Amino acid sequence: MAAALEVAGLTCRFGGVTALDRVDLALARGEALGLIGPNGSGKTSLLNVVSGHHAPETGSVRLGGREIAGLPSDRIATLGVARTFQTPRVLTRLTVFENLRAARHARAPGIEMLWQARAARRRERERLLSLLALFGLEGKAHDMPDALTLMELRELEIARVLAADPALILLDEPAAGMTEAETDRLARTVATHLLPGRSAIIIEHKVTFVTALCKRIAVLDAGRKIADGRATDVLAGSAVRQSYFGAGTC
Ligand SMILES: Nc1ncnc2c1ncn2[C@@H]1O[C@H](COP(=O)(O)OP(=O)(O)OP(=O)(O)O)[C@@H](O)[C@H]1O
Repeated sequence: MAAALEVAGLTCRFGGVTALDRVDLALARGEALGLIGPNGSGKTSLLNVVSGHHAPETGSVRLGGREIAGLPSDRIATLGVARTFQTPRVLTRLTVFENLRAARHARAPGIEMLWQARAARRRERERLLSLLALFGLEGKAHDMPDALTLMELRELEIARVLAADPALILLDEPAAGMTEAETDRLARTVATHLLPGRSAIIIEHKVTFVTALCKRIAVLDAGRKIADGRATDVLAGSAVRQSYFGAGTC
């Protein structure tokens, strides 16, 4: 069976900056991979290429064996990839509930046909409300996103990912700006509701968040993959300690 995701020889440049330099990466079905590295090492660029938000200069991206490099992001979403962004991106002119419905629609554009039947419409609505309830957001279903706190916005983004029911999830620093308690709560939510049955790449500077969710970690440094393996081994490696944590800090 083909890997969930296979990235090969991926290079991405912005003017004179090489954001990704011949990166290879494979992800098994159901596997969660932590992606770490210093600021500017290319982590978000990698997610952007996989999700179709940037086209690579060279290289291949295979999703379940199918080449997707260079496809537009909306097409890749319909193939089962959903993501969050460092700064939460939601649809600011839609209510919280409508945001979920739009995410569902982005994954399955024909879904509204099914909603013509009243019972199906009710089931779909209940399912989306139950996703909001996971985060205690059901009471805010009719609020606009600008009424939400940062934590709630991040949770709404994750609820949107769940609404899309993707096979591959890409999370870009989901715990940024959160307190320790909020980070722990988010880790539990991701472990319980997002990861089962799905593949994931999780970028996060909070290493304990990554190790709580991912058995495997890959490390980027200046656009190159410098380590990839069991989390404990990777974090103990001297090249990673030097690159990521800086000399003499651990
Ligand atoms: N749209 C862009 N235009 C120009 N340069 C970019 C663009 N996106 C990324 N870069 C550059 O590419 C390099 C990699 O950036 P990227 O955001 O992928 O790193 P990162 O590891 O995600 O960093 P951080 O941890 O700070 O989010 C950086 O030098 C960055 O300045």
